[in-house]
Amino acid sequence: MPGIDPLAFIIISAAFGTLCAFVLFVLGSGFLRDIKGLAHWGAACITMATAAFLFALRGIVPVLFSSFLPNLLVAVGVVTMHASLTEYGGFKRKTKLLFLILGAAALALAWFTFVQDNYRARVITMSSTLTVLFTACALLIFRLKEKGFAERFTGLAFLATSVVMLARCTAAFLQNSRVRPDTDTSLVHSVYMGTFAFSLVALSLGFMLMVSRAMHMKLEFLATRDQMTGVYRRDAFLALLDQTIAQSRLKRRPMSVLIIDLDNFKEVNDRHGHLTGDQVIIDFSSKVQQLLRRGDAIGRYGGEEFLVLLPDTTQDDAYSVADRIRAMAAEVWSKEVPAYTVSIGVAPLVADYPDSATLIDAADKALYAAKKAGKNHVMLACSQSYGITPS
Ligand SMILES: Nc1nc2c(ncn2[C@@H]2O[C@H](COP(=O)(O)OP(=O)(O)OP(=O)(O)O)[C@@H](O)[C@H]2O)c(=O)[nH]1
Repeated sequence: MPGIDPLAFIIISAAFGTLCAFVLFVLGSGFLRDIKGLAHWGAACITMATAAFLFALRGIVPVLFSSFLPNLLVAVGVVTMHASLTEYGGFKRKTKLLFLILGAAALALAWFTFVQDNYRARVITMSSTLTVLFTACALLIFRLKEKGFAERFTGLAFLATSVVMLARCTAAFLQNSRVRPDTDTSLVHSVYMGTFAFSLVALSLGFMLMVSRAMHMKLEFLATRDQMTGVYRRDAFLALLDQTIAQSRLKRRPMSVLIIDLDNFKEVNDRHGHLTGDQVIIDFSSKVQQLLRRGDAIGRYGGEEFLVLLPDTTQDDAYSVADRIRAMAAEVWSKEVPAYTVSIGVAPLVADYPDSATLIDAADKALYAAKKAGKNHVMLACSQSYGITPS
């Protein structure tokens, strides 16, 4: 298709790439420092923008700088994006295969540029390499645990780019072998160059959306979590409890609450010191977190007092969970943490305890009974059906 100048695409992508890299570096050195992979993504944009500027110098500088080097830089840019996504998602780095692909592409490109000048072979080499690299990036995105609009957008942008690269590769196989870079105005080539420009912008935009979502989630986590243990803070837990009670009543599903208090904690502090006391609290909360199901929640109610929310759980099942927590707390997992025990009160959502205040109060009374019974006990609140039962 005549009239579409690949050079215009190239220059636009170079300018966009530089701007995107600038924004990412500014974000990465500022308040988004906690988000992993920003620096690598910025570096990828710079690499690709440099490639685009070099492409634009075709005919002005030697082929080494206007063809071989920029083609290689584009591939390096995508590998750097892959490294960024690996860091961002906290995945294990598996770079050997990508470097092998990169090395093989560099050798083939060098051969078809300097030894046997073959434009079609260069296009096939580059487009097949980029198809693999862009697909590898898309696969990484689809492996992310939390996927929202931003992740889907970026993943699809990677996939769309790799489809265009594949189309370019296929077209090159069918193309007249006498076509040269300066005479190649085919539709596929124009789309290929346009995609290079557009994907750099779309991918960076997608990545920035992903970063802003990650930051939002982190801020939400920090606002609702207890700093020492990482479990819900009291106010956030109570809000979650109210929400779960409303849902359980609406769906007529059972739910239960546990209130847990570490036994003789003053003595633990007095005997081992406050720091060791803190370690006991951290040890306990991590044990409970390992034991709970997805959908359950634990919150720190007071100093050494915790609340556990068990949706879809009858009083009987809540009792079993509580007793497992009690038994697990008594296990010594680390030499740095002295042995300790807990007492637990269990209360189900029933007509007598219809809201968070009455439910917690009922669980608290059962906890008091557990303490009175000699501690290291689980007690039930629902006296109508179960009575105050020692473990
Ligand atoms: N190390 C540490 N101690 C805490 C923290 N929060 C509360 N405490 C201490 O926990 C102790 C609670 O003591 P008490 O309320 O008398 O209860 P207890 O000694 O556990 O006795 P029982 O509840 O009857 O088993 C107090 O000494 C608090 O100072 C904390 O974050 N870290």
